[in-house]
Amino acid sequence: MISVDEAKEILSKNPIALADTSLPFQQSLYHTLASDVFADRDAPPFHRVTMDGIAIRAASLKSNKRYHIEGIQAAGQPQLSLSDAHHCLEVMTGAILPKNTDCVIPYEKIHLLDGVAEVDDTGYSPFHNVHLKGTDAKKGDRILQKGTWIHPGKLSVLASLGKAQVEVRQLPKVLVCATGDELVPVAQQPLPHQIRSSNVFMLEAALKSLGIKGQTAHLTDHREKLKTEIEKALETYEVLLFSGAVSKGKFDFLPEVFRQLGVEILIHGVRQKPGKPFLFGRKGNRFVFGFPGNPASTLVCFHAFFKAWLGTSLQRETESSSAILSDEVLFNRPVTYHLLVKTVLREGKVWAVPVKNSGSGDWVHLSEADAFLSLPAVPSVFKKNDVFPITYFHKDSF
Ligand SMILES: Nc1nc2c(c(=O)[nH]1)N[C@H]1C(S)=C(S)[C@@H](COP(=O)(O)OP(=O)(O)OC[C@H]3O[C@@H](n4cnc5c(N)ncnc54)[C@H](O)[C@@H]3O)O[C@H]1N2
Ligand code: MOO
Ligand SMILES: [Mg+2]
Repeated sequence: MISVDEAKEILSKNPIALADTSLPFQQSLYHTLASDVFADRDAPPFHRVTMDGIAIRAASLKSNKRYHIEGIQAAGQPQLSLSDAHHCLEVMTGAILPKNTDCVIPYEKIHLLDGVAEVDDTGYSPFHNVHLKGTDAKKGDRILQKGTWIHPGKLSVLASLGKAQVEVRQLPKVLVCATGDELVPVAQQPLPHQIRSSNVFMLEAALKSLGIKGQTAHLTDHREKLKTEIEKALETYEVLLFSGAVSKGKFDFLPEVFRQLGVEILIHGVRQKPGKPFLFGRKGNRFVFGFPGNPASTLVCFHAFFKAWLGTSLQRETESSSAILSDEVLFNRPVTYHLLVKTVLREGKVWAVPVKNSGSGDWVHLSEADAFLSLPAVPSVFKKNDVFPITYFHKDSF
C-alpha cells in the first residue's frame, strides 16, 4: 500500500486534459480564465463624484461662501456645465463631475435655503470627493491574468469590463455514482436492513462549490449490470466518482469491473485512516475515483485527492494551511490519520478541536467537522499545541 504523499504524486502526474471554451460570463463562476482580460476603458471612465452634495470650483472659496444652485447633475445623466464660477451644481454619488467644477462638498457640510447653498468651511482643495478618471486602471491595462480563478469578486470585474463572453478552461463532465443494494432514495422509507443514500448528495454539493454540475446515479451490487452501466457512463462522462464497492467484500465489484473495462488502476489502497481502500484509475482521458463508502472516507478522499487532482489539472495554485491541535491525540498505527476537527479562531490563530465520533461510518457527527487535520504516519501521541496541515471542507478556493 502506498502513502498519502505517493498517492498525491500519482494523481498529479495524471491530470485530465481539458479544452478551452467560451461561456456567457455568468456561467463562468468557479472556472479558470483561459486568456488575459484587458480594460476596455479607464477605471473610473470619468471623474466620478463620490459624495452627494454640491460641485463647485475650489478656487472660488477664496472669495465666496454662498452658491446659487444652477441645477442637479444625477448619476447616469450626460455631463452638465457650470456657467458661473460662483455658482454650484448639486451632484449625486456616481455622477460625472460637471464641467468647470473640481470639488464636491457633501450635503452634511452645507446649508440649503431658497436655491442657495451656504458653505461653512472654506478649506477644500481641488478634487475633494472626486474619484479621478483612470485612477484604478488605464484603458488597455491587463486586469485579469490567464489562469485566474473566477470567484464572485472576479465575476463582477468581468461584468465591469463588458466581458459578456469569457474564454475559460472547461470543467470536466462528472457522474457521481452511489453503489449498494442497501441504499434507497431519500424520500423512501427504508426497510430495517436498508439505509438512505446520502454520500452522492454530499459529493454533488461539494462539486457544485467547484463550479461542476455533476449528475447522480445509483448502481446496484450486480457485476454485469455495473459493467454495462459503467461502460456506458465512460462514453458520456470524463470523470466518474463512486462511493462504495472498492474494499474487500464479496460484492465490492468495482476494481474487477474497472479492469475488465480496460481502466488502468493507478491507486488502490492508501496508508491512511479513513479512506484506506481509495481507488484511482484512468482509461485514456477518462478517470475514475473510487471513494470508500463510509461517509467520512468519501468526504475526506474527495477533499484530499479529487480536489488536489482537479487543481493540478487546471494548473491552479493550491493553498496549504495549517492549524494548532487543541487536545492531545493518541494514534498508534503507521498510517496518516485524517482527524476530523472543528476549527475555532482564538487570539488570531486557527485551533483544530477534534470532533468525537464513532468512526468513518458515523454520519451523525461528521457534519460537525469543518475540516480534517492530517497527522503524519508515525505511531505517536500527537501533542496539544502542535501544528499540522489542515484541509477545509467548505472552502471555495483550492
Ligand atoms: N476485510 C476488510 N473489510 C473492510 C476493509 C478492509 O480493508 N478489509 N476496509 C474497511 C474500510 S476502511 C472501509 S472505508 C469500507 C469501504 O467499503 P467500500 O468502499 O467497499 O464500501 P461499501 O462496502 O459499499 O460500503 C461501506 C459502508 O458505507 C455505506 N455507504 C456506501 N455508499 C453509501 C452512500 N451512497 N450513502 C450512504 N452510505 C453509503 C454502506 O452502506 C456501508 O455501511 O470497508 C471496510 N471493510
Ligand atoms: O478507512 Mo475506512 O475508509 O475508515 O472506514
Ligand atoms: Mg465494501
